[in-house]
Parts: sequence; structure tokens; C-alpha cells
Amino acid sequence: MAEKTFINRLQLTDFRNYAAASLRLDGRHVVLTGRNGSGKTNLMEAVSFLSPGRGLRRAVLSDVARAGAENGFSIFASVEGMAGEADLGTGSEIQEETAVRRLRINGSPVRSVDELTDHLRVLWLTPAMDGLFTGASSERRRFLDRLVLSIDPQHGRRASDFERAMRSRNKLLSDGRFDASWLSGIEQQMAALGIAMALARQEMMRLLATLIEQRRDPGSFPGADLMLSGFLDDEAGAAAIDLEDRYRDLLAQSRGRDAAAGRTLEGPHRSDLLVRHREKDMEAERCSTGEQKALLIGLVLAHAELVATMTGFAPILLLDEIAAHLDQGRRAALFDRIDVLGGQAFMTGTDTHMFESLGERAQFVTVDDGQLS
Ligand SMILES: Nc1ncnc2c1ncn2[C@@H]1O[C@H](COP(=O)(O)OP(=O)(O)OP(=O)(O)O)[C@@H](O)[C@H]1O
Repeated sequence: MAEKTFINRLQLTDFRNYAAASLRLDGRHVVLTGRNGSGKTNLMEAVSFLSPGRGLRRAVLSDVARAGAENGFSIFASVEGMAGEADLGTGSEIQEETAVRRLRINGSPVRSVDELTDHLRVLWLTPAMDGLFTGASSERRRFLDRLVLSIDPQHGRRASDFERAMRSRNKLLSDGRFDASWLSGIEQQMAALGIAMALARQEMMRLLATLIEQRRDPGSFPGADLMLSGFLDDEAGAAAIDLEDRYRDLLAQSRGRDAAAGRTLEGPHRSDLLVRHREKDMEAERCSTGEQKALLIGLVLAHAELVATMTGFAPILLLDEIAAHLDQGRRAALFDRIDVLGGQAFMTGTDTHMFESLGERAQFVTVDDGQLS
């Protein structure tokens, strides 16, 4: 079984509606209850900042600092993490009127937020993700890339380097600067990064599919079949080096077309994640709202299990407003699944009674207008 990772102390300063708040935790799951707008999701968001990226709301840093606060926000967490005990501190600082992110690990400044993944893996499911299967493909790509990132921390760097290279190519093309050697250099880089991204996505999906196959339990949450489409769809099994060559050639041939379109028309930035409800054998977007929610929960739980298997450490799970959507039976099944997973799960709701069946397995925290008790 995977080892547990957990937060045992959390301190927030000028974070959203928290002026100053602190929370001591004992490693059990954490249930946050309180009225609408009291700060439950904000607290989850603070925990999500203990992983790379912009947190579960994909927020702009300047929005995160408490309205009226003079100099950014800070989050401090003392954790029992993948590298043992550690102190993680992050926040924003205003520099020349712009908010910049700061990170300290065990008191020392750290340059790359990727280093957080040496200590914790944080996964989440929020109501904002409810429309994942019916909404824009960019949302599904982002979801997919977060799944990859938590088992392959290099994925984020690859994706941002690819984006940067693509932007410079788009710029050269839109300026009409068809400098062949310059473009070839950029396209070579895009091919190497883009194929590495596509293969990392495929590998994660293959691992996830194997796990879903093994852990099939149609009684609680449906199984999901995953497929990627939109980029090199017919190339399954080809060697990475051949794929790179093909993508590089494709980019070279598409310069005129891309210049006319004002963007790069082919690449991993155009992939879409297709999800099917396995038991019903139906596309996720055609399933009912409740079925889609159950499918998504099943997917996130399977992924959490994959992270635990791959890293040997059960991740921290943030499940915002999850209990409200589930009937009593499914709720109990969810609590059992997260227990078996072995990590620390944070859950929110307006009412404690929905979490009664967790009993002693959880710590209950009341949130009231930015105050915790
Ligand atoms: N930067 C900020 N400064 C001060 N307050 C903020 C800031 N950002 C958001 N808030 C406030 O934080 C409050 C709490 O938001 P949060 O989403 O955490 O509520 P919640 O308890 O999850 O509510 P619900 O049950 O409705 O989902 C909101 O009233 C919001 O206006």
C-alpha cells in the first residue's frame, strides 16, 4: 500500500477572504463545512497552491491576495510529504506593481515550482469541472495534462517550452519572415517537445486504462474508456524518432497554411481527450449530468490510485462539493474508496450530516467568514 502524505499545519495570510488563519491537522481526512461564501473552496485553493500551476481556480495572482491587502498573500504548510517532513511556503509579492509568485521549501527560496512535486502531489475535483465532457476541448486538454503532470513532473516544462516555441514560429509567420533556417530550428524543437508531450499523454492513458480494467467496480463509479484524437491519430506504435521527423516535416510543409490561419493548425495543442462511459458504451457527453459526474469522480479516483502506485505515496485529494451530488450509497462508496487510497482528502459541504458516515475517519472543521474552528 502507498504511504500517506498529509498536511499537518496550514497557515494563511491575506489569502482570499482569510486575513490570518491557521489550522492544525492530524493526518485524517478533512471535512470543511460552512455557509455559502464562507471560504471553504478558498481553503482548498490554498492547498492546491502547494502544487505547480495556478491552483484549482487557475487564478491570476493579483486576484488571490485578500482585497485591500497591501503586499500579496502567503500560504505556509508543514507537511509529512514524499521526502519526509517539510515546510512549504508560497505566496505572492508585489514587484514593480506586478504580483510574482514566491516559493520556499524548508526555509530556502526555490526557483521552480516544479520542486513542489518532490514533496506532495495534489489532485482535485471541483464543480467547475462538471462541464468537462461537454465543454471546450482546451479544458479537457488541460485536465489531461494535469493528470500527466502528477505522474511525470517534466510534462509541465515540456508543454510550456512547446508553447513558447510555437508562439515564436507563429510570430515569424505572421510577420512574413519565412527565414528557412530559423523556422527549421524552431520546428525541430517543436517536433521534439510536441512528440514527447503526445507520448507522455499516451503513456499515462495506457497506465490509467490498465488500472481501470483491473479495478473495475461498476457498483459505485463507472469505468471510463479514454482516447486521444486530433494529432497524429493514425500513428500508434510508431517510434518516437519517426514521429518527430513526420511532425517536423508536417510543420515545414504547413508554413503557408499556418501563416494564413494565423496559428499552428497541427500539434499536441489540438488534441482532444475523448471519454466513454464503459458500462453503457456511450460517449461521456451524451450521458446524463449525474452519470457524467460519477464518471468524472471514477476517473479522478482511478488517477489518484495511479499516482499512488507510481510514486508509492497516496496524493492529497481536494474534493469540492462532492458529497452533495451523490446519494447515500454512492457517498459511502466514495468515502471507502478514498480510505483505501490511503491519502488525506479534503472535502467541502454546507452540512456536516452528509459526512456522518466518515465518523472518526475525518476531522471536521467549521469555516465562517474566513475564520476556522
Ligand atoms: N481576493 C479576495 N479577497 C477577499 N475576499 C475574496 C477574495 N476572493 C474571493 N473572496 C471571497 O471569498 C468568499 C468565499 O469564497 P469560497 O468560494 O471559498 O466560498 P465557499 O465557502 O466555498 O462557498 P460555496 O458553498 O458557495 O461554494 C466569497 O464571498 C468571495 O467573494
